[in-house]
This record gives sequence, structure tokens and C-alpha cells, in this order.
Amino acid sequence: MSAAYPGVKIQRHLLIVINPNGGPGKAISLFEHKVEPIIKAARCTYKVVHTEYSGHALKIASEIPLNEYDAIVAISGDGTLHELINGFAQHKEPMKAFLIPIAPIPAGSGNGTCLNLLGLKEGQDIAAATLNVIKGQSMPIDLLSILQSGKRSFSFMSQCVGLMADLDLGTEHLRWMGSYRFMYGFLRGILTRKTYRFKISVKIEAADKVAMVEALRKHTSSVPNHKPPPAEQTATTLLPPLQYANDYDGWTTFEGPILFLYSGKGPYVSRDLMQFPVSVPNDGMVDIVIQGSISRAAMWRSLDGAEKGAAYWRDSALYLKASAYRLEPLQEDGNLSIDGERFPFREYHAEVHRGLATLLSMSGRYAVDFTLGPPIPS
Ligand SMILES: Nc1ncnc2c1ncn2[C@@H]1O[C@H](COP(=O)(O)OP(=O)(O)OP(=O)(O)O)[C@@H](O)[C@H]1O
Repeated sequence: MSAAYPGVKIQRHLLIVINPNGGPGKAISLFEHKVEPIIKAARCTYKVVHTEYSGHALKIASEIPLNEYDAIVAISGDGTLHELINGFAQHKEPMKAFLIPIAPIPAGSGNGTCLNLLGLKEGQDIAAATLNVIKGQSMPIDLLSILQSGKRSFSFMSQCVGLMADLDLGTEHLRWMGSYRFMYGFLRGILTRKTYRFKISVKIEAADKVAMVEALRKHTSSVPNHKPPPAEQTATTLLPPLQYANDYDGWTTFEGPILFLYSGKGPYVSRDLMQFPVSVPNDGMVDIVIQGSISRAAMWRSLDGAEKGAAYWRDSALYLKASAYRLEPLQEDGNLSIDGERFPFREYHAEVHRGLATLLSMSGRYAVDFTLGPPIPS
């Protein structure tokens, strides 16, 4: 048994949160037919809760008893994970709540987190995700504070405006299409080729694409870090303070019409798009892509290799790593998507907190390879 469960507690006690409405609406049947037989065979014990309304997962996480569950399993999409993280933030002991690992099982439309944890081949594989529930190890992940109109929330995955927000939030009525709705939204975006005006201020930590790939290689070849969090995380009951909300010393500002800004953690945002190929779970930085206006033909060509991160090397796309940034729309209407959820289209401040939350992972890093090198000059 100890060889089969190296460094891992045997027979975990789990809280299983199922969103019956996520993605194509098959979460309950996936649980009963695929997940439950495996966790029963592994002799895990568990309590099952079905989310009954939007915000229910947040409430569950905000009231979760500490020291009872070894993990929360979310049979859902990324929206439910967003709620669980924000529920932990509202817990009376948030720093301890954040130490409860979350293990997602893909039952939504995008399932970017599962793709990042399990890789492209197994990202939709319910058995592989369930194995991670049973045997995965804690992996600290960075979170971003999002401060908007004085209200603070947390993002674990992505923030986007412009085309990439329109193709997500503007296609919500097409959830039945699964991840194909994102492709439909992109094709619609090619036709309209709409640009947006923003003021974007960034505390840049890295901007050299070749050096960022080298840093990724170093990370992938290092031993994964499953160490418990530093003592200061568990010693305090307070959320980490915002360091840069009023300090813009040394920030860089961009202004002008752009196609989109997409920022976040984790290489895949969907099966068809490796948006942040050099993202690392807990480097304390958010990856930011700012895409300037390009022709319809170039937009069309950008689909080629998008699932392998080909856009990373595109000259028209600025790729930055930052510890904080601020985005201010310079126009009235638009969509702001944070972890796939709709937020008011207003100014916000974003700031990274290193390794604040915890996911379960078999490998201790994103199970994603970025193999494309820079284009050879012609
Ligand atoms: N019983 C319910 N009725 C209505 N909405 C619900 C219910 N339970 C959960 N929700 C809401 O469903 C939303 C979507 O959930 P989820 O993220 O699980 O799937 P998804 O959005 O299809 O997947 P993805 O985020 O990967 O696109 C969440 O914002 C959640 O608040």
C-alpha cells in the first residue's frame, strides 16, 4: 500500500460538490457511473452535495469545517472552482481554508483546470481525474486579488476583455455546444474584427519570450514542490494585504485600440487554446497577453497551432509576466470575464499572491508541454 500511495494519505475523506447544470449537464450521471465506483474501490469516504443555485458552491466553501476533509472534489466546470476559491476567501479562517486541496473532475464546458492538471490527452478523462482525487498531492497555486469598485474577489484562472471575453460571455446561450461555443465566438469575432480602447498599467517582471521559455524548462526539469506552505500562511487568519493598489512606481502603461487582453494562470484556457504556454503554477506572476489589431486573414491564421501555443511567438502579441496590473476601459460597453464569470465592465486592479490556494496534482506541475520554438526567420 505504501508503494501504491507514496507520500499520500490512503482512503481520503472527501467533500464532493456536483454542479448538475455545468456544461452539457451530465455531472450527476458522470459521478454515479464513473467516479463513485472508483472512489468506492479505493475505499475513500465521502459526502455529496449538489449545487442548487448559482453561488451555492461559494457558500459551501465559506462554511467548510477545517480539518475534516482531505479534499473538495468539484464535478463541474471552472466556474464552480471560482466559487469554491472565493468561498474559502470568505471563510472565517481563510488562510487555513485555502490549504484544503481542490480536485476538479471535468463536467463543464471549458474545463481548463483539468486540462492543465492532467494534460490534453487525459484532461477530459473522468478516470484520470478521479485517480488524481485518490492519489494526487497538494500543489500550491497562485491566486490574483481582483479589486473593483472597492470590492475584493479572487481569480485563479483568467481575466479577459475584448474579443476573448466576447467569445466566452457572448456565447453563454450556447452552453449545450460544449467547448465548440468558443470556436463559434471566435469565428464571429473574425467577422466583426472589433477593437477596444483600454489604459493598461503593468508591474512587469519579465517580457523576453526566449528567457521565459528557458525559465519554464528549468521549472519543468526541477523536482516538484509539495512542501507545506510557509508558517506565516497558517499563522495568520487574515487574507494577504494588497501591496500595490496605490503604488505605481516603475509600472509600464499601454494605451490604444487592441483586439483583446487575456491574462491568467495555467497554459490551457480550453482544449483549442494554449493561451499561456509558459505559465507556472506558483511563480508569483500572472501571464498577460495584449493582442494588437491584426487583419482578418491573420486572425484566421492564428487558429493554426493555437492548441499548441503557436500564438506565443506572434510579434503582434505582447506577452508579459507581471506581479500586478490595472486595467481601465476607455469606452462604455464591453465584456469583462474573470475565470469565465461576468464582471462589471469597469476598471480593476489585479495583484498576484504566491501559492495561496491548493489543487491536487499527480505531477506537482502543469501536465502540459510547450514544444514550439521561435519561428525561423525567412
Ligand atoms: N443548481 C444550479 N442552478 C443554476 N446555476 C447553477 C447551479 N449550480 C451551479 N450553478 C452555476 O453554474 C455556473 C457554471 O458552472 P460550472 O463552472 O460548473 O460549469 P460551466 O460554466 O459549464 O463550465 P466552464 O466554467 O468550464 O465553462 C456557475 O457559475 C454556478 O454558479
